[in-house]
Amino acid sequence: MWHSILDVSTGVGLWNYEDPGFFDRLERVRVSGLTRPFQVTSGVIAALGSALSCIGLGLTLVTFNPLLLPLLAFGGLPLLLTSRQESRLEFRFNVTQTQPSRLRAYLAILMTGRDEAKEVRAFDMVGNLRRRFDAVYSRYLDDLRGHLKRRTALSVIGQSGAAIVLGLTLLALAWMVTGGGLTIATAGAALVAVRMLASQIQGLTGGVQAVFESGLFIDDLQDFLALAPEPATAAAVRPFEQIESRQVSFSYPGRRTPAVDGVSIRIRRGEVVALVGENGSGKSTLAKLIAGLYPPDQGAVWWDDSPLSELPEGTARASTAVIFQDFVHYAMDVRTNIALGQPEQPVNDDGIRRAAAASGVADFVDELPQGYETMLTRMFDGGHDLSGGQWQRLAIARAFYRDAPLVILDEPSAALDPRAEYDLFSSLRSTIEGRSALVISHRFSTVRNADRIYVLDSGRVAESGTHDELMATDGIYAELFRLQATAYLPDESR
Ligand SMILES: Nc1ncnc2c1ncn2[C@@H]1O[C@H](COP(=O)(O)OP(=O)(O)OP(=O)(O)O)[C@@H](O)[C@H]1O
Repeated sequence: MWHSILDVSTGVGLWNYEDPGFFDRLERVRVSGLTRPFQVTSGVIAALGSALSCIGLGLTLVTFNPLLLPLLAFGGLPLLLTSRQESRLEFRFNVTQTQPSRLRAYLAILMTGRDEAKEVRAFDMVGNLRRRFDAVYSRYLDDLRGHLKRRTALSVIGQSGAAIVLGLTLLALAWMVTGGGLTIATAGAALVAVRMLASQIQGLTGGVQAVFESGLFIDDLQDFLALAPEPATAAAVRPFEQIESRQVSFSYPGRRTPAVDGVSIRIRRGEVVALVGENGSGKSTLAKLIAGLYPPDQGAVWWDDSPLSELPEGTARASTAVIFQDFVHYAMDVRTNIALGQPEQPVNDDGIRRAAAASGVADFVDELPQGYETMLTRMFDGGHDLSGGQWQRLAIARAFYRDAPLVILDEPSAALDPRAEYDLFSSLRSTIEGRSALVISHRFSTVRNADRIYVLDSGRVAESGTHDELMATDGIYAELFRLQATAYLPDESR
């Protein structure tokens, strides 16, 4: 089950992760996927066992008096009807509670997570977070109380129906004895058989209910598993002469304004191209479209003469090394953190050292207790942590290590010290060795040497050109550049 669930969670398109409904289903199947198939199996076994016992006891009763059997058979009906209704209630309750329960888990992580611990303490947030957690939890308890009341009411109705039928059967038995239809000794034996049969009927309906209830969850699970794409054969790396986005547009689900709106840019082989623009102008989104992580709503990304949609699935991902602003800190050793850039290849130590040298990891790795073998985590025994800039260098090393013709670096120098930043960008061209780079940065000093700079504004390309051309245009780029540059000038010359 875990394999199937992970096949879906890792195989579906990234856009699924923009949809809270996807997380709800993932959460439900994580719980029900592992428990419900077992409950179906045990329900089927229980129902079969009880059904066999019912047949044996039923035959016995028929030999005493055939009238007794239909009475008892009806005894199962109320239970069966109400238990189906109970199962539906249980499923609906589960569905409506999935998101509140995820919220509870999230609030718990804020109060137990290592990354969150310092800010939670620094801002004294504990009281506030605890109140939120308690409020969500007490709402859940209220809902649970209501749900259990409804379930219990249904159960009482079903059990009462069964008890009435049992009572009627016993009355019928007494009537037969007084009417002379049964001897006292036979009636005694029949009484025992009736009691046993009634409890087997309960077992049968209980088994059927378990199967029915789990079936609802398993349907949900099947729907989720159906999202799994066909296992794709690993796409080959595809070198290019030119990548072009032609009039691409993309809107995030639920957003009215597009994040990227009719953008055309091009990146030739060996070029360093920069994207700049204010916060929220669409730079990271455009990078994701070019890396093939989202399909554009309109327009297309062309890889030489072919739009991405006509190339084998995964070509752009296989051919791109991308490091996002919020890259992952893998709680693994230094070597693995770099080698994950090429996860399906045997680790190439020369390549690791080259990437470490180009990204600045080599400057600090020897000071770590076990060098490249140092575990980078404080969560497990023997681990160490890095500074923010060192983590960033490691992420850049991962991108350089990947054998991809396009390297996308989204804010690669945000946490770098000035020397590391200078080293990174002054050697970027020689590091990428004929590959291309798309660099997103707010630091204009890092992009001024790019072959072409695209200035994004509200999801559109407002200007493009080299640094000198854009300065001559005296538009947004020139304004932002001057704003940053004046911060470095002495007060009297601003
Ligand atoms: N996952 C998301 N869901 C909905 N909207 C999003 C999402 N990610 C980004 N946006 C929106 O899309 C727009 C473009 O965001 P994007 O991250 O591409 O900007 P950016 O230029 O990279 O910004 P920054 O300089 O702050 O990194 C913004 O308005 C942002 O609010």
